[in-house]
Amino acid sequence: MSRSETLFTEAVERIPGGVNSPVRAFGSVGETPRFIASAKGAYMTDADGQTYLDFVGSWGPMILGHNHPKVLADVLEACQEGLSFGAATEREVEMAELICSIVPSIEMVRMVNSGTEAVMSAVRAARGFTGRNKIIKFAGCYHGHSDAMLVKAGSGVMTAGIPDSAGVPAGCTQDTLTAVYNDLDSVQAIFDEFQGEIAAVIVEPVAANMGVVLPKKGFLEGLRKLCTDNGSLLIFDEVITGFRLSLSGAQGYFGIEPDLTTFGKIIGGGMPVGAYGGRKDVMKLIAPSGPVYQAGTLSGNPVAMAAGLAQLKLLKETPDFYEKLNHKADAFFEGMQEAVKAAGKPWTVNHIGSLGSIFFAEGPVTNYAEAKTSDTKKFGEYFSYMMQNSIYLAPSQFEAMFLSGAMTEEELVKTLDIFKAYLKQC
Ligand SMILES: Cc1ncc(COP(=O)(O)O)c(C=O)c1O
Ligand SMILES: N[C@H](C=O)CCC(=O)O
Repeated sequence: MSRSETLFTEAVERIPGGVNSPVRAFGSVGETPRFIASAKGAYMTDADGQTYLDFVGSWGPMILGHNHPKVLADVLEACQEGLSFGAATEREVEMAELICSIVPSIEMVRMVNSGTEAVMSAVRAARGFTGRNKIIKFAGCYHGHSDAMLVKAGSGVMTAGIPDSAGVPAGCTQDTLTAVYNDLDSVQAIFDEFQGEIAAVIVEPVAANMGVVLPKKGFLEGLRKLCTDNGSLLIFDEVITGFRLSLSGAQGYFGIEPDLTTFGKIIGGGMPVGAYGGRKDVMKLIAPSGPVYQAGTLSGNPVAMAAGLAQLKLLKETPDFYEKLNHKADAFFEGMQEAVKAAGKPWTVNHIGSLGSIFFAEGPVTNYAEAKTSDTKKFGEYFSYMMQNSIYLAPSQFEAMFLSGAMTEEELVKTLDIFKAYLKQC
């Protein structure tokens, strides 16, 4: 047995499913998860000493690659000063000011510990502000694992084919209404049915938890208008897209201002961090300045803030970082689509910026129903082939490929060659 197999055998005895987050289990691709020992730049090395070019990047945070020297140095410095104080620190003020200076729609921001917490808290703020209960989300969008959001969720829920989670009382989801991604009529119909009752619409501005699905032209603009017209708040869940599609996320990329935004992943530089923020009149309602309660023992943790600040400043200060990364990514994903076409396969590659997915379906793939038509058995074969050739991919059809700034054009061309070799033999 390999070391990863031995560790997994031990892990399943003590950790549910052998992992601390379901998508890591490699269940849907019929493999044993690789246990990772270390990572540097664009590569990860497993417990058996096998090194992989990493297209997961810890599910998004590692946009600069692993263990960037500046991020590491700032984290080590913060560790010397103390791991946690449970009290306000200068770094938190710096972080809040930096986020507000980068993302124009953010007038105030609160740090939390995960994307799940950020979403849960933003939804509570929207309900507190509007005095309404109902929320519209989209089938196939994943907003973390809080009870109210586990309705037609993407990511691991979709991978495992779990319709709705056990353990969530019906009362917790009765105010969660589900619309069809890219279908404004489906949103309008809900607004018509529940006039004056919708607190917020929450959306992944680019859906990346049913595979990558792009918003059609006019979709996000239409949501903005519907929310404004109905006195509801528009929440962009930018846990994946924030500081990835552009420095100011999807909202900067598409030029649309949500009322509230949730962040995670990149904002923590690899540490467990989330944040939510937006309009001052809404954020002022958060305790202790207002009546919407939200708290956290480790929120704004000094080590996590040091990592996040170092990463965000590098992103802000590196000339043309996004132009270069997105240019490399365009060439890579377009190369994949061309290779698929040249091989005479009808499959679809969706991509935007440094995010992309291949669907083993004819396409176009514009929503949850279409994403689900992908041949997941084929995905499993593709996944195994790439892993055998040292390309580490997300072990699920319904997750994204994340490119990092640490990847070179040569590495991406080499990956394309492996993909073409896969196409030849499949
Ligand atoms: C769009 C989106 N929102 C929220 C979450 C939840 O974040 P976390 O896993 O940090 O709780 C995730 C990922 O997990 C996500 O992709
Ligand atoms: N799709 C999820 C987040 O983006 C994957 C991370 C996880 O749930 O472990």
